[in-house]
Amino acid sequence: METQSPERTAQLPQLTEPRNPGTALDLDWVRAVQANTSAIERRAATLSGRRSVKKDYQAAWLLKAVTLIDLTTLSGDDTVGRVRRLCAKARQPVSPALLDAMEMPAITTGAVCVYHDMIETAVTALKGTGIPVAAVSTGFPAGLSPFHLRLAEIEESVKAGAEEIDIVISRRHVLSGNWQALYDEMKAFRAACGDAHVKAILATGELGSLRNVARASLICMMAGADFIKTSTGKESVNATLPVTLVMIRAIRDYYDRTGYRVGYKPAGGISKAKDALVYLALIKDELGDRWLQPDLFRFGASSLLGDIERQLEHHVTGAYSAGYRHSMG
Ligand SMILES: O=C[C@H](O)COP(=O)(O)O
Repeated sequence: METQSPERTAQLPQLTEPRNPGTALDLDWVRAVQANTSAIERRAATLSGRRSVKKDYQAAWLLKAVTLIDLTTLSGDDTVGRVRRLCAKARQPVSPALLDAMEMPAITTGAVCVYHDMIETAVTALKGTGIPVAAVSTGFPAGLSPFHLRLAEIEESVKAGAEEIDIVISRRHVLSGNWQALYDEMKAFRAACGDAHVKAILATGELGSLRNVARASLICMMAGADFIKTSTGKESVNATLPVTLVMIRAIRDYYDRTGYRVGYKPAGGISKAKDALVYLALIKDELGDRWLQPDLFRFGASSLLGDIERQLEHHVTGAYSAGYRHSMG
């Protein structure tokens, strides 16, 4: 089934959702989690091969995707200048001329995502825009620095102005089935974040199995994560569709049981506009429109915006002769 036009393409005000308070660790629930790998892979294979969004609505969906990007730079050679340019892009991700041609209002990206050292630069550059700064903390990407330093890093990042903290879990807790340790770690990270939103990076490419991905997703939600995120972007395998299916079904299961909505952030290697559309169609299909707002969905991506811009330009130049304005409604 092809996806129709999104409800609105302009960035919506941040919707307020009751915050996930977490639950007690329920090991029976965790042990009952299964993941039928071959069924998941079959379903994922059908998604990437088909058009996910009707051609007439693609530009509108691409603008929607822009509003959901955590525009990211996480490189060892990041500089103040690069982060300032990234923030300028986050404030105006699509040229006003292109937006005018599509009769669309101004939009921004969902957030900017940087290392701790660049938080102050990003906060200053984004002042007054309402665009939050997300910081990767806890010894990103491996998460193997001393535990007290990982907690201190979170606290420093919050103090520096990050409103969102992307933590990395200890993969070894998952690989050894030590669910209590994973739960305790996530709870401590959650507490250290205070009012800042916390995204739990599972590094799914290093978790060994889809069942482990499902269980780790559940534990992090039980421990109070606001978002679960696939990857750091530094693993050899990052966001994939099978992993996405597993994680968003865990989110749905958690919502069905507790009534709390947890957000989802696929990250790493998402650089093509057409792939972004597949993700959005999948989220709409499995979780519904409510999860297509910036408070419940983000793409973690450093180069996706460039391809989306190219596709939008292509749409606008090609569309006028085909009565494009009418098709956008
Ligand atoms: O969290 C975001 C990722 O690190 C971005 O990965 P990417 O550079 O492959 O888009």
